[in-house]
Amino acid sequence: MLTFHSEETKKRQARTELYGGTLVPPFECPERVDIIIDRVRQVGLGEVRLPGTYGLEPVLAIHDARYIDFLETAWDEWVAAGLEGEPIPSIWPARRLRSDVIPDNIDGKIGYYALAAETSLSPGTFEAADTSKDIALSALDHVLHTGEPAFGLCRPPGHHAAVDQYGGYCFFNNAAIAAQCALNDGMQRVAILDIDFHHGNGTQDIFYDRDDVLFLSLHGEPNDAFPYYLGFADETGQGKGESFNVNYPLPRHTDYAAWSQALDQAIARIRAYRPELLIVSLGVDTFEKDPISFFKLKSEEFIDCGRRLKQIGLPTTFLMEGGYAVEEIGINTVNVLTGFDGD
Ligand SMILES: NCCCNCCCCCS
Ligand SMILES: [Zn+2]
Repeated sequence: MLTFHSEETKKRQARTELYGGTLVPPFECPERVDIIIDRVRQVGLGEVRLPGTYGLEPVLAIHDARYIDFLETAWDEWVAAGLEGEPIPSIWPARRLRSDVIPDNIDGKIGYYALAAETSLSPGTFEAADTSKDIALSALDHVLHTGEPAFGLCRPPGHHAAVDQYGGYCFFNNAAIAAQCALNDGMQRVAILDIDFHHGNGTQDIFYDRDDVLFLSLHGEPNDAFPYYLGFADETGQGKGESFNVNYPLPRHTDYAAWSQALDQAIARIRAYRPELLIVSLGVDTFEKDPISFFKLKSEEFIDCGRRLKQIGLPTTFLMEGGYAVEEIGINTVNVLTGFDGD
């Protein structure tokens, strides 16, 4: 399987993450990319290619233009305001505050666009997110033109990024941007399967009232897992999108036996939808040793996950999302891909 990778994805070097009330080194660290690409090369998964450059047009087809402008300028505005640390929100448009106003004050503006407080902004974040999107689109293009699968080693991840919100370590929704490009390229139906531990709230937000993208997510039940406020089973889409959003919330300590049953249900739903393309939001924070998650998948079980995805028989683009057990992230990620590849 072909891999798209770029060292530019390491340009995001945030120093802090708000975790348990203290500022810690971010779980979503640049080393994740090195460990995954080392494993790709170690097992001989296939050729590793640099991405092309696609510009901001595909991003603006999914995300709000003012949000993109904000991401591009927030750091400089924050520094110009004399604020010392890395930008994190101190206030949000919480219940009964207005969310139809976008403050000029950078402290207020951060809260308007941030869905969560753990994700610091930093110099280089925008460039890394732009490259991550290019990686996703390069992997997509390969699949569209050859029918062969491809892996986009995206970083930062994207599935928490909504139309005009960042958080959960995500800024541009790589999977959503890729799906829209596939539709622009003439496809009628695209399925996005999110197997990251966390609900893909951003991807759901983007396609919730559409029937040309089927979004399915297996994740920690929102009552007990980030992002908490989306990802319930009763969220099934709206308007034209009714029945084209499918959530599979699962409880703490879910093991592969239970998780794979949900996966099989999702696969059956995908088959029934008859998409021309499958995009997999590939997070491996379902791993038993993940530091911020609570499923119990074992490394070798990721191979079977890949095998089950292969049996769907669709052109498939894998895009990297989460996974924070950094030492094993290479093995776990590449196990899905070798399982799919069939060796
Ligand atoms: N106490 C856990 C806080 C988790 N905060 C963000 C998690 C983002 C995962 C991205 S895949
Ligand atoms: Zn995750």
